[in-house]
Amino acid sequence: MISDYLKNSVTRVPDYPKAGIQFRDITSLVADGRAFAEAVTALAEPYLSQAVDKVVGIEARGFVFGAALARELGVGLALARKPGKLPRATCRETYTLEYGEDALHMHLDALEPESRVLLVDDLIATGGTALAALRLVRQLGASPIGAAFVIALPELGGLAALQRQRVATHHLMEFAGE
Ligand SMILES: O=P(O)(O)OC[C@H]1O[C@H](OP(=O)(O)OP(=O)(O)O)[C@H](O)[C@@H]1O
Ligand SMILES: Nc1ncnc2[nH]cnc12
Repeated sequence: MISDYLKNSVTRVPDYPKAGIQFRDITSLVADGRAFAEAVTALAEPYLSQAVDKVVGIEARGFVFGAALARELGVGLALARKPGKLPRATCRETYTLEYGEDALHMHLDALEPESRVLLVDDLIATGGTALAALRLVRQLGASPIGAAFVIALPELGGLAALQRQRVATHHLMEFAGE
């Protein structure tokens, strides 16, 4: 159970980036040392007793939590990046967002085959991003053992979609569309 302090550290921004979207802004959370520390500790908690070989952080907000979580678990971080950012050969997956379309890439040697991988992002909404990252992990022959998010928007279906893919999920707080 997380504190009200942590939940209240997320800022709601109505109609960003377009009308009708309630944007959940984590910049206020990470700027607050107490809130950030609680979030990273709570994200790591279920994985302290599991074997994890690598954390995969999803650009860009997922890098912030992915890096802290990898450090907390004592493992390395692999980057799932937006197009045009990785300098060597990559695999690629496209996806649809709540407010647009994009693609993710990973270096072909980013993950060891059969390694146990934990996906991390700040937020799951439709799940398009996390599912694309999951497909990348599977393309590279690694085993996704879980997916962790600071925020879930369950009404948008992403958590359920990941669970249908038999990926165990963990999140710290939920928001409805209010
Ligand atoms: O579950 P979904 O509907 O896919 O939405 C969630 C994704 O949307 C946001 O990323 P965004 O693409 O806005 O990029 P950013 O992290 O670079 O700001 C967020 O950080 C997640 O990655
Ligand atoms: N409502 C939302 N707030 C912040 N990031 C998001 N990514 C997708 N939907 C989002």
